[in-house]
Amino acid sequence: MRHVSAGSGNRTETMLSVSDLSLELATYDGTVQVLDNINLAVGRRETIGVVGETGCGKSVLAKSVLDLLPRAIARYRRGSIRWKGENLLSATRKRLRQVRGTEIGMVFQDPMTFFDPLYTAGSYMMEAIGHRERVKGDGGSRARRKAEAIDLLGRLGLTEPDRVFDSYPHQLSGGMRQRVLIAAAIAGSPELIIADEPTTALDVTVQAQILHLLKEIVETRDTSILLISHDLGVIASMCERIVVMYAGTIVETGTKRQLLSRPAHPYTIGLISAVPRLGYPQKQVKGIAGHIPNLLNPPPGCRFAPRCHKATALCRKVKPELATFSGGRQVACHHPEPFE
Ligand SMILES: Nc1ncnc2c1ncn2[C@@H]1O[C@H](COP(=O)(O)OP(=O)(O)OP(=O)(O)O)[C@@H](O)[C@H]1O
Ligand code: NI
Repeated sequence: MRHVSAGSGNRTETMLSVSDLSLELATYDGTVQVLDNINLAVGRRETIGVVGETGCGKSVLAKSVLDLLPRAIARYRRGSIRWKGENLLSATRKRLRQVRGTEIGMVFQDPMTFFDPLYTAGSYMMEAIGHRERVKGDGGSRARRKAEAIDLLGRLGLTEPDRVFDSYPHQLSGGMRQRVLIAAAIAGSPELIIADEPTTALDVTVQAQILHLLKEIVETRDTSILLISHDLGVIASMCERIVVMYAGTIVETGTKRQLLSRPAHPYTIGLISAVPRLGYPQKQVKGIAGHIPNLLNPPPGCRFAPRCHKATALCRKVKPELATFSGGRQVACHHPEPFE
């Protein structure tokens, strides 16, 4: 079957391209099939969104790009993850460390996994800026680096950036840590930022401020963003192209317009109708009943079938392929809503 990834298509240069990525995690309970045949691409200066409810594999996908999952549990990776053509799945640890920070910046969902309690927020910022200067040869004085760091912390809505600069992680609130992490990622001036729930821990005003700053960065620097969130509202406000994930699979992709006005997959419809302000005129469906299947033993056919009001015997038996339609939309469903 021909695989066309969600993302840039032919419009722009492809920066990141994930092809047929499958990944299993070895847990105490057994092998969990977390990612199943994931395909997506991020173009230059593109912000692409990945949305799906909790446990669907978004963070595992984000971490697998730079091989940040614990080696002991991440097993059986198949497929490829190409960064500007280079397959990161076969890259050395050393090469991955090089890529991380200056070429690809990560904003983790849980900032505490990133911070070492012995280092101040400022030291992370200084390291990121210093690293960038070494790579790009735009070195300045320590005072200039510090001024840049404090300016960036201020632009992320931290009211006392000087104090935050000198603080240790445990002296900062969760929301503050999250913003330091975002600032450190931006400071490295990477070509791609993978932002995993960057604003989920923050209140709405700060959230808007940060999303605005991320937009500005895409416009003014040569940066792409892979934005991950369970919040379709956030994704829709930021991304032209959206990938909908369900239980480790991609169920639908398309432009914001395609997905929000004519969603095809029953799961996408459920997601949209759960966010009233998106205004999808579907009256019967309100949210999605039930929960994500146990990935230790995923359903044999469509992984969404157990929760789907349209599921038939076919859905319970045969896994639907992600098929590509006009306008680049992709849907993996035996009984999609009419959308063309
Ligand atoms: N370190 C780990 N050990 C065992 N299982 C894990 C680990 N990390 C993730 N998983 C499992 O992988 C699946 C996907 O988790 P993941 O964190 O990627 O979901 P998510 O979509 O990011 O959810 P959320 O919206 O809550 O962040 C879950 O079933 C989770 O239990
Ligand atoms: Ni997550």
